Amino acid sequence: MGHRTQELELARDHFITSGVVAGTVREVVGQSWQRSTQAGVNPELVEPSYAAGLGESETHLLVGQVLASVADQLGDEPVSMIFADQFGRVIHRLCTDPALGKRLEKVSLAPGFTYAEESVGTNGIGTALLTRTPTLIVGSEHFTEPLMMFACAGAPSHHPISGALVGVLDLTCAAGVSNGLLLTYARSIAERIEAEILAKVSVSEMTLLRDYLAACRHATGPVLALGAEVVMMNRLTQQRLDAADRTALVARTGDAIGEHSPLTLVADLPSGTVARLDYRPSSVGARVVGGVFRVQLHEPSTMVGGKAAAASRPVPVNLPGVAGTSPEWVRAIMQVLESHRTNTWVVIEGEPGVGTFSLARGVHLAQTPGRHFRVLDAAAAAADPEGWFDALAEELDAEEGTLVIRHLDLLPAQLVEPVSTLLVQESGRSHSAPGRWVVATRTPSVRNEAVETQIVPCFDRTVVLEPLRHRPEDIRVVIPYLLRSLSASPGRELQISSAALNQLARHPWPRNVAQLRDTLRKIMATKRSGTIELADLPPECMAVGRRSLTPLEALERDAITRALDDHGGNKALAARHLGMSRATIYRKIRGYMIDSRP
Ligand SMILES: Nc1ncnc2c1ncn2[C@@H]1O[C@H](COP(=O)(O)OP(=O)(O)OP(=O)(O)O)[C@@H](O)[C@H]1O
Repeated sequence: MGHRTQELELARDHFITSGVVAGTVREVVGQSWQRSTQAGVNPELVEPSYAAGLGESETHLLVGQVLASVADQLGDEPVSMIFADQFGRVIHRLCTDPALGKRLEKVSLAPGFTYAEESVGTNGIGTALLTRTPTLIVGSEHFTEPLMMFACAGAPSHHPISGALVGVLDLTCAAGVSNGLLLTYARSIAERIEAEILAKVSVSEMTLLRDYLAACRHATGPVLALGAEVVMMNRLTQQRLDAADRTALVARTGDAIGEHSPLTLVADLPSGTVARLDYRPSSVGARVVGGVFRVQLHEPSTMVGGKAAAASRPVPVNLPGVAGTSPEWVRAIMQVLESHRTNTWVVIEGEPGVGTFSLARGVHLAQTPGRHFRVLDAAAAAADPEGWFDALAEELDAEEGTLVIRHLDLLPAQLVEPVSTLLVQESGRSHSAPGRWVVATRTPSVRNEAVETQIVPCFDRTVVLEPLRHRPEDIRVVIPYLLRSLSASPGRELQISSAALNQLARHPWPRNVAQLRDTLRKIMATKRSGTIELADLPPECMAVGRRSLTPLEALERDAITRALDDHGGNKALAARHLGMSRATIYRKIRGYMIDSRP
């Protein structure tokens, strides 16, 4: 017995009796011994738990094939090759040496048994799984006595797409014959497993991954993707939601999986946050292989009727031409300012008339007022596609200033491909030109699939502007602002009574600020001075009930409005899309006073 081995054995004895790690024990081993003690592992015995009836997954079958092909190279070496899943349960064991096989049987290092660290203490399988690093455990470094006769080298394998731990490849031999190559060899087999999984990654998983990454690029909130074997979630999901909320969210996604058309779901999460999930199926041909969910979170504090969260309120910023103080509005401003500052291309998304264009113009005027400002409206492209394209090409050629492409979703189909190619070419050049900023605005309800997949990805990020009805605080600020700016005689503008202001703040404003502005204009046409009272409001503004909607109701109303928009106002189709009966949607349209006219 070598000097080093003896020393280690003494250190192990000392630890077992005193609980203190002393001597030349590797740190990874010392820490693992401590965890083993805390887990209550008996150092005298090996008693792994047994999980009967383990089903073999596709991945496990694949690993089995890799091991069989490598086994030839091992020849008659007295080494056993073992694969355990991510929980440490032994799935495969290959061993050609009968004596070694017998010894492994004695310690139940066999399929079905769990070699997790908390089950059998420090060992190559469990410790590699826990530390997620290739780990060699030799002789007395093992926590339990019966394992001391072995050397085990464990190397973790990860799924090449989801990054999830698939399991650990372990090579075990007698402690006396081990050498440093054991771990190197285990690592190369683990890598081979990863390569085989990658080669076999199906078209379905690649499709789902592509759709998921595309959604993440423009996500301002959590994004989840679910396939038959994988769940993916972006960093925002981890950051914004705790474990209980995440679990509830994933559970709710199950209600959409397999559906062939987009759907909107609402989930009440344990923390009180309400989540709106927009599902889009991922398909290969006609087969749905999974789906991607974009999630919008409505925390209780920022919702209609909720209490204001004073502590986390962002500081208001004033921009020329627009007003607002709500946290949602200020956050959107900050994000767009940041994109201007960093010279990155941004898509501003919002319902019609919500102020996407005004926000871009406000940021331009605040930051670079003297510079060139050009607007190209995609709604005008159909009349003269070539002229519009040339104007875009010329504009993108400019060295500085701001370009706003409005109503992106209205781009005619024949321009999608050429515009996409042009944007890809220009984006690289523009990013290196400080003072050059490109913005696009779009409306979620218009939904142009080709624009979504080919044009939006040319931009670096998306900022979402919440509908005005989700920002009642802004309605109260925007009304006096509009009264001032629409007034013919500055300083003598109309005032508004608080009763009238309250009534207008409760109106849903489906066409947002543009509609509010038109309503005020209408009132001003007949009333030129004094104070706007309740009696001065047009009848459609008086129809709204006294009560504010609850957060869930507000989301439901939005989902219905959107479904109606998506289906050209067809109530039966919208009901089907939302999984409601026809009678229910009629009742709700009446109840929420949804105006299905444009
Ligand atoms: N926060 C705001 N404060 C004051 N006025 C606003 C605000 N947001 C929008 N407006 C006004 O509302 C009207 C509509 O705004 P804007 O044209 O920016 O909307 P949009 O989102 O680009 O709409 P669309 O996509 O329908 O063209 C404009 O008259 C604008 O000045």
